[in-house]
Amino acid sequence: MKAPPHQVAGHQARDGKLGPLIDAAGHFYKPLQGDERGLKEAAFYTAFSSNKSIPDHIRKFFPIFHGTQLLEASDGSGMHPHLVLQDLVSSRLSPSIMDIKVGSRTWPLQAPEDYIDKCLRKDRESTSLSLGFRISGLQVYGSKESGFWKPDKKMIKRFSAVDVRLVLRKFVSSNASADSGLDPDCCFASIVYGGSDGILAQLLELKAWFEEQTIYHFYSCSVLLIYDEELVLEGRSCGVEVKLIDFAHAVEGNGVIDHNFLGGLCSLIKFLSEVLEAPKCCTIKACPQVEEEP
Ligand SMILES: O=P(O)(O)O[C@@H]1[C@@H](OP(=O)(O)O)[C@H](OP(=O)(O)O)[C@H](O)[C@H](OP(=O)(O)O)[C@H]1OP(=O)(O)O
Ligand SMILES: Nc1ncnc2c1ncn2[C@@H]1O[C@H](COP(=O)(O)OP(=O)(O)O)[C@@H](O)[C@H]1O
Repeated sequence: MKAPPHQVAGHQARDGKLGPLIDAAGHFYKPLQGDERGLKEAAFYTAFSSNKSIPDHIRKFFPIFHGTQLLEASDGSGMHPHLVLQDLVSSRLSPSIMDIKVGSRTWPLQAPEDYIDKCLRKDRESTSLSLGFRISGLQVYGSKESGFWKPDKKMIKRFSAVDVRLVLRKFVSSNASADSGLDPDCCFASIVYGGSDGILAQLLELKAWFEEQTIYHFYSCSVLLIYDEELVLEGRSCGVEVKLIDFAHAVEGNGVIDHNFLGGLCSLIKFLSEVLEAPKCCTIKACPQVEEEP
């Protein structure tokens, strides 16, 4: 068991803190949070897994759930219940990952007052309220030499709408790095965001479901965008994935559309479409876009 090397947001198993662990068999163990949040997330996964009305083409967006298990906690506090989930990045060498919390409101009505106050403040201070989503964390693979660009949490929390636009471009660029003052080349935009298997196509598939589904309201849930530069450079879009994670605040929809999540999703789709519409031409040889140029 070890801490996940590619975790980009959330509580982390570092400095004696409670956080997720992974094993070599492709499992991601998320500790149940001490209050009712952990139990709620476990209840969500249990109900979702056996819900026959979820179509298969939608189920694939969720990590596979293998139940709960008592494990030695990462903070040394002894045995602790963990959700056993599919590790979404175990098969990847150097994944670029972005965690985007969707919805302008990140709290359900039923939440305690002090929790709502805290979330409201974060929603106002971030782009959640203004854009309908916020970036919670990311890493972008550069090269063997430069490794990953992984901005720290403090920097991410300060992202404005302008920063978000830039980061969505950097996420699909070959020249994204900490101190790069370069204009992002958006080298991988057409294959990662575009195409029939790309992120936009997958988000549109999700959106179509959200336009109808009234079973759940996904407050504070994230979409995880994942791709592997090495696969993309080979011209393979098969490694481009969208997944939904973090269901600690998912509640029953009671026959009502999840307008909050749907609105955030539409906004995110618009932002990604804009990157695709105006990518900057790339000049590196291995870039799939180069061949498309006359
Ligand atoms: O503790 P913080 O300030 O890091 O907040 C956590 C959030 O990090 P953020 O500051 O928004 O990047 C964190 O957000 P991310 O997963 O990082 O997007 C969660 O919202 C977490 O709450 P919960 O486990 O979903 O109930 C939040 O944890 P709690 O403070 O609610 O335990
Ligand atoms: N099933 C998974 N497989 C791989 N990584 C995951 C998985 N679930 C979460 N992560 C990673 O952990 C981070 C935090 O997950 P999340 O469920 O939001 O935790 P928290 O409730 O602590 O915020 C995500 O940003 C992602 O990097």
